[in-house]
Amino acid sequence: MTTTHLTVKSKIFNLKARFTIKYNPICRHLNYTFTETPLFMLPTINFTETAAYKYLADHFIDINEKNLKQLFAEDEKRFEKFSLVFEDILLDYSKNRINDTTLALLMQLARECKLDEAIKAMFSGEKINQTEDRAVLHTALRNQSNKPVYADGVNVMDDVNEVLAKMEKFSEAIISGSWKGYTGKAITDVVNIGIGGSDLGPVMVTEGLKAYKNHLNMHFVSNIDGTHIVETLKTVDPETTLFLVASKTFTTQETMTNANTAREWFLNKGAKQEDVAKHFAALSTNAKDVAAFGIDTANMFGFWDWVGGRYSLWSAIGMPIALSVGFANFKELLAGAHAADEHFENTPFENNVPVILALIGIWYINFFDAETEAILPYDQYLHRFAAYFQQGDMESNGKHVDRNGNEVTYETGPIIWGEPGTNGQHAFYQLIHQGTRIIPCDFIAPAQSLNPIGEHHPILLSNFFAQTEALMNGKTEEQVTAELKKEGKTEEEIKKLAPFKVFEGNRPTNSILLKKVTPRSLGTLIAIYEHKIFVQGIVWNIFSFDQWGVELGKQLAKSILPELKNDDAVSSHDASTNGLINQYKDWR
Ligand SMILES: O=P(O)(O)OC[C@H]1O[C@H](O)[C@@H](O)[C@@H](O)[C@@H]1O
Repeated sequence: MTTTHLTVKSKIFNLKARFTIKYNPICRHLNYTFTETPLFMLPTINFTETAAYKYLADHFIDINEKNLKQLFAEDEKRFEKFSLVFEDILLDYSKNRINDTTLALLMQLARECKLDEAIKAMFSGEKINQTEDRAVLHTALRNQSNKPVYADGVNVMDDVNEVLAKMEKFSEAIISGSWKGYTGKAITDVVNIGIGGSDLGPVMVTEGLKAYKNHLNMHFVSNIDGTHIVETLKTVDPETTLFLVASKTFTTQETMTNANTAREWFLNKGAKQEDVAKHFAALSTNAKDVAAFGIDTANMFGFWDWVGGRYSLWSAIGMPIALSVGFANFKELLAGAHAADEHFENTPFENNVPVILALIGIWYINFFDAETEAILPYDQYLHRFAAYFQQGDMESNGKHVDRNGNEVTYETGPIIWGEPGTNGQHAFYQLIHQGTRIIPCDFIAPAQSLNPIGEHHPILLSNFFAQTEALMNGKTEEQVTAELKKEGKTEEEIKKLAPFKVFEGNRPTNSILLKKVTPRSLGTLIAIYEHKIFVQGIVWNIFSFDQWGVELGKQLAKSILPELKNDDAVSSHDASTNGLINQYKDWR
């Protein structure tokens, strides 16, 4: 018996139907069932018009008058209540400017915005990326339960599993050395050529999991600046290098230019056209252009339009990860993310880690007018984590038009930034502690170090604990005065100095304590942040899975490029752009 599904749609009548076709080849019995459902559209609710929002606006006035120290004094169970452990990850959100009322109202806000419906819609393959008419199914890429997931009536798990099996075979051949280059040598170096979502995820995770790495040397080339590819090619040998051309669309200017340069370099070093197949593979959705580039489609690892670029590290785009740490570890990464998916899909909002993080974020952005959020990993391996979520969050929720196509009347996605601790402490923490802005921070640290040498880890963690404590408690004028007195300062000196040494505190943080950075825990952590972004997008009534904002600059660059080919002065732009182009022509 074979079972297939088909979807038929009528946009004119806002209708959608699904056929199930069952065919028994033995008795040649055919059966159709037909179910009609309205075409799915995400709810479009202006969250500032909900009842919960109005209560929150009132409640904000109360909370804004209180400080965190008071909130802790008022509730001795505060840590137990406002922290939870999930998958060897402790989330402590008690050092936030919230109480039970805040959380109850934020949960109600999510309910009024129909977050539950939206979550179901995403997991079940509805086309929630409406402006691109696509489903959003990165969760299917890590669906270790293998439960069928349908996009346009087709169970995508068959394709997902097929590509995973192909990735496994390929990565094992490269790692074991059974795959030979054109002179019969094993591969020693892998150069991933990609940008944005086809670069940041693999870079962040291969760095994050460096402790689990094998012998392969990993390189990542993203920038169109020739320096990036030139400096990388200086360090590799054509006989033992594998190039991965990673691009969802396979049309991205930077990636295609870098890939062409790499191929030219390879051929100029004595390799022949037929050797390209042994040294170039493609990670893409675009088989036609991959073949046109000259890559054997047997070396192409596909994915699908329902995988957003910035959510694609779980797909074939994760090949550098599988190569660097082995396929078994890549599967563990997927398994960790799957655990977060199940938690997100099935846990009541009150205990749901991504929902809690998202709603607390909204509390600061839309009520306290916070403009930025800092992600501060106390783990050198996670040094690209904040950079990764700059794309993840800012490309997803950097939108000013709501799902009805109207200008929003509230703030949406925050500016995401951050660097690892303790480096950041010696650079920008001054502003977090004593500046004029409220900057909610996520502090992330592993309890166990992967390099437990001497006192390093306890020192690192003492800083991790100290920072959130200092941000919350600050230092009062009385404390400062007492300290200065002890140092032997005069009354007058104390009066002069004290204001500069006072920390008002009351600055909010989340602490995320991982037992250890493992492929599984990193997978879970990334998926938690992905779902946080989703929840915020739903509440803000924006589309989180398109990225039209990156197009205009690309278009203009394409029209300027031909103008740079000759030395004639240009006059077709505004005065500033003309002036810049003409000075460049003069100086080059
Ligand atoms: O993988 P591609 O198609 O090369 O796209 C790379 C990047 O291009 C654009 O900047 C955006 O669309 C990003 O979301 C994307 O990640």
